[in-house]
Amino acid sequence: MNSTTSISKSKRGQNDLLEIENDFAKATISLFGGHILSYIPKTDDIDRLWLSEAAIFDGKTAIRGGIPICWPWFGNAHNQDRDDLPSHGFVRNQIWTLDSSEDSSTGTQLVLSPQSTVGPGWQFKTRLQLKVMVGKTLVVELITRNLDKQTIDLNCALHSYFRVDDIEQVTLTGLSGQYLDKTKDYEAFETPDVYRIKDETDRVHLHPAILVEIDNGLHIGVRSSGHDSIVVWNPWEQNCLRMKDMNQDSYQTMICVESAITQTLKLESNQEVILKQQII
Ligand SMILES: O=P(O)(O)OC[C@H]1O[C@@H](O)[C@H](O)[C@@H](O)[C@@H]1O
Repeated sequence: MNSTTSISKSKRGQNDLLEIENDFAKATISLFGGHILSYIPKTDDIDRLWLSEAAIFDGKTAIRGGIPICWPWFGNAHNQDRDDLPSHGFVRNQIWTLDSSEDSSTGTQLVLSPQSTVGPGWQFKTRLQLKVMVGKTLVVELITRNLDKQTIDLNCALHSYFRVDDIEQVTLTGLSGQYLDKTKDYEAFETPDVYRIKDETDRVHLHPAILVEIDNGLHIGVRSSGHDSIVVWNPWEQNCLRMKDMNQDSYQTMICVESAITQTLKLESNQEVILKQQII
């Protein structure tokens, strides 16, 4: 039997939202950014995602929290330090539309696409879709198809912000191998055996872990595929003070574990890549 779903519209500030509720969970998606803001399984009614209390909903500013879509580059454009181009690409600042929604026995699947897939620094012909499955778990797929005649260089990320009770009590498991430390000019380090966050953390883990587990009272599993990196980010107090959409203590209750392509995927003409993250 299909799950009983309701999808309603609401508004926060200037942003139009979709509120999804079915037998398994509730979720909220902002059409600005194609941005998932919350995912609350009905088993415990606890939001797995973290949304900044100071997030800006003016229909122009990228939303701080939830799952921002970084595309078609990650950070500074293609790691070339192009400060003239928007950080993390241009689709998190666009209006997306809901193309379809479908119910099944396992939940509700929604497909969204952005207004435009061309922007500053990126004039290639592509198709971009976001598939979201709201069920016992949340499954997010970012699907890029190269419709251009030439091969394109792609980087992207599902930049998920997770809720934790206390960042200093969090343990991460599943990561291994080397990471590049963005706070130390991309110097490479070995992933520690016991992974705790005690300071500003901005790491690109080059070994694409399939399952990363966040433990801090609540247990969250982050399963990824189609990625070449996992990014772990917490800005800590000093950087929160600098950001207008974070409160001073915001860093204490969040951690970003991002499923990402940061090592530049050569996507050939007519090929498709699916970057996927499942929140368990
Ligand atoms: O402020 P933004 O553009 O949303 O980026 C937030 C963070 O995103 C992380 O993915 C990056 O590794 C950090 O370097 C960056 O600061």
